[in-house]
Amino acid sequence: MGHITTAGISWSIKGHRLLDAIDLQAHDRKIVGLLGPNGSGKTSLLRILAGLRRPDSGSVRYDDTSLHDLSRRTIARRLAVVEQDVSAHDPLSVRQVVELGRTPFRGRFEGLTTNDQQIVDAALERTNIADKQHRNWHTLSGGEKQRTQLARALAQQPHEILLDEPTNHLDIRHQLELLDLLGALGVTCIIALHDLNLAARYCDHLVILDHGQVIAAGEPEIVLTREMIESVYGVNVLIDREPATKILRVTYVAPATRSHVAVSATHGDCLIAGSGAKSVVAAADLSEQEPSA
Ligand SMILES: Nc1ncnc2c1ncn2[C@@H]1O[C@H](COP(=O)(O)OP(=O)(O)OP(=O)(O)O)[C@@H](O)[C@H]1O
Repeated sequence: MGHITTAGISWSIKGHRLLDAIDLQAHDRKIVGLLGPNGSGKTSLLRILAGLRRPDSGSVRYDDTSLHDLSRRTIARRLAVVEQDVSAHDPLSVRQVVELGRTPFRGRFEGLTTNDQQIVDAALERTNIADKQHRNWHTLSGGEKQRTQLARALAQQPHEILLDEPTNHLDIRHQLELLDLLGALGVTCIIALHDLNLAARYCDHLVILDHGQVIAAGEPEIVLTREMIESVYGVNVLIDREPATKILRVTYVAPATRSHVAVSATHGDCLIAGSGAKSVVAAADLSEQEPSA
């Protein structure tokens, strides 16, 4: 339970191909990071995975069943979606928004059971938003809204969660807490992210999109190379490891120019030891001495 597979997903709007033959696999309980520059197709793909858009071709499967053979209720019971910016829910309190997560489990005229209330309480606590549960959703800050959306998703007790840039409004502590929480849930997650260091730290598997195509997929160690980041994002980077955790660390140097590429090449595989800040300065200094090609 919790396995998501796509095969050959393509989607065009008005002749413009937004997604091109996307193959993706998210294994049970793993965290998959969806990376790629603005407009590369992350949100479009997540919407197709959620059944909110229908692709022109290709299939989405949850375990052994095609998404289109699953009823809306079944999907709502197993799959939670945390979208980037949700502006609905205006008249609702934070608690009422989180209670929406229990809707797929209730009969049409049934209220929340004690068990439902306990699940909502736990979701509010785990996302650190319980103290604001009686506030009007509309009055929350961007980060508080994101945490409320995550709480609603948790209240669904899903097997899979799709999250579109769930950290973009969060302060650093809440970014780390959210990703730690997702890791601890033991639920399959596909997360669109922009922060490569968070992706390296928290994701089991990465998929990089560019112009609607998958251009790399695999473990962070394999996917996050200097060459890949430079070619997709047009930014020179230094890649080393955090001394304490040994997790891959990406330090952004500057938008890619030929001189920076030359400097990076002098460091071989670009695993530059020492303080990231010093390495950046050293690379920048050196680059100024390089004759431009
Ligand atoms: N309904 C639409 N009509 C026309 N173009 C669209 C539509 N939806 C998305 N696009 C285009 O499809 C491309 C992919 O958009 P998408 O939102 O999936 O990218 P993204 O990778 O999530 O970007 P970002 O990182 O900026 O959130 C963009 O060029 C976008 O302008």
